[in-house]
Amino acid sequence: MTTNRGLPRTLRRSGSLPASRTVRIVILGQAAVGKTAMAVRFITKRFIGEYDPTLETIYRHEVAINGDVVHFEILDTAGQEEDALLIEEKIRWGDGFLIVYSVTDRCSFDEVMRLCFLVNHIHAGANRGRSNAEPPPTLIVANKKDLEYDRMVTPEDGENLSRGLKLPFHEISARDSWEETAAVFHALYADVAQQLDASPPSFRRRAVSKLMEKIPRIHSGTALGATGRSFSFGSFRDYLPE
Ligand SMILES: Nc1nc2c(ncn2[C@@H]2O[C@H](COP(=O)(O)OP(=O)(O)OP(=O)(O)O)[C@@H](O)[C@H]2O)c(=O)[nH]1
Repeated sequence: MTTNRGLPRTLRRSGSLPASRTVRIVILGQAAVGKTAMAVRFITKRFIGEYDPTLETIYRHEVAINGDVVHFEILDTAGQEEDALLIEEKIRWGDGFLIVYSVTDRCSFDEVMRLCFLVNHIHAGANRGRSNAEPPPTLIVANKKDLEYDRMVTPEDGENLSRGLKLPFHEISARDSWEETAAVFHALYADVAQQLDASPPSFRRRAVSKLMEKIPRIHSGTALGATGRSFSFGSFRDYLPE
């Protein structure tokens, strides 16, 4: 039996129709930490080893959580350094953020603090004047924990950083575990839903800029059109669920 207890307010329902909501997630982190691998793993349940370096993509994926339909829009950003204005627009677009590093790459760990600061700074600017503005839901994700012999960042390093920044922390292997990967997206969704419920609709960031419209979209549930995104394996589309 399902109950509505514990669900975010707007997801509770009196009738039998499921509620539905769109949640925009931005995945940030240095190149090669596994941002694409995480998004594709979550959506397709498969780990696909090699990708061309990311051309930015928005993955769209519907999933049932607690009986409700959640429309994820997941922006997989390019890992390399970018124009500050472009990154600002992408950060403004997001409802929630995954900041990813690889346990095999100390530099990617060192980058986490800067990215967290950037996200908070940009959202604080966007919400200036709001008395109840909270920092946006953000999770720190340590990926590639399966590569134990190449590890350069310990779990304690990650936990200390998470304590210092007061952000939740997950250590995962996108390669070895769909469950761990999905748990990250579900946890972020829960935080985003709670925050969206608490803020009036007029403050929600729903405008889509010209820049965001140009980013190719891949929808997990439909026949896919031209995406501009190339993959170095046979066909990404073959892996998407019906
Ligand atoms: N062993 C292991 N390898 C992983 C894991 N996740 C990703 N990789 C590998 O790491 C490499 C980089 O993964 P990507 O998903 O392309 O990384 P990215 O962060 O999207 O990189 P950019 O697109 O350049 O920003 C690929 O060779 C993946 O197969 C993991 O959990 N374990």
